[in-house]
Amino acid sequence: MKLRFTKMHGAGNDFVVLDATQHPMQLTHEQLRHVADRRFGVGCDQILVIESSRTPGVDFGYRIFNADGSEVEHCGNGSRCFVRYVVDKGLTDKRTVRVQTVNKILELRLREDGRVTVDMGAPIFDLPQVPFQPEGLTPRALNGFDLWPLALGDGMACEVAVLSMGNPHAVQRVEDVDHAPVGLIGPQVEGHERFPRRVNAGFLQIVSRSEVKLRVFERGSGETLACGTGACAAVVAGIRLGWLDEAVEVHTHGGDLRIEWAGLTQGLEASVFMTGPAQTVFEGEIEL
Ligand SMILES: N[C@H](CCC[C@H](N)C(=O)O)C(=O)O
Repeated sequence: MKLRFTKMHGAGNDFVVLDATQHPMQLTHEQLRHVADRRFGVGCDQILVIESSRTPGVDFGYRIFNADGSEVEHCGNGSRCFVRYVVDKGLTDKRTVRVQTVNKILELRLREDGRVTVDMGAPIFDLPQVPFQPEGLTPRALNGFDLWPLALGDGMACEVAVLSMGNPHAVQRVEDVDHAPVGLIGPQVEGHERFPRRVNAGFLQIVSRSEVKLRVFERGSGETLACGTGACAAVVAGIRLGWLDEAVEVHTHGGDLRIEWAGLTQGLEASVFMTGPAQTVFEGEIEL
């Protein structure tokens, strides 16, 4: 089977985008992993499958698969590439698009400057919904928000803020993100037993109240150059912990994202807004 695809990235988080708006597409777990494989396939962090929508008021659906083939709920950088794709391909003449993911309806706006602003919805703090199992752990409350101790291998431990953006995140503060042990600790947090559906592991360095540096060891993909939902989760955690103001520039290894959340003044159910780039790199075809 020949599969046409478009290769894209959002701040270096890269995607293979598949158009299933005309014909339903169902790739097997093995096919997904092959497409995402950086040596035997095309190579990407996630595969995005764009579908038509039959829901009134919703323009498209889109499904997200990690490089390991796992289907996930949300992909911030991917959502920006999705809207860039449907506009550039002429699949819509709108510049504000509503899309249904597994568990959310997102509203995205393609801006005059070419970046995309996404209403990422409200963060979720209810631990069973993350999902996270804290039984027997004693959190340290900071500014009214809990930091949870996680025991790791070889006597190591870390302290994480736990929340969901529709997908699960565990965020820890570090003094120097470029020298943080992301490769060593990231996988242990990602696969930690207290996260029954695994978790995205964020490493957050506070530069100022309006500027941070972030690395994320992503669930199902490993460390990526940027993680959109990870940037949202890290900024929300930083605001709740008293370290950050409502609008934050997030520097990642792949580029910069702007995250805004008015949750402490407008209520925790306020949406998180993310603004960032979305680029097409090349078109291609792969034999599956
Ligand atoms: N690895 C994530 C999905 C992709 C998230 C990331 N690429 C983003 O931009 O939000 C998860 O398993 O929840």
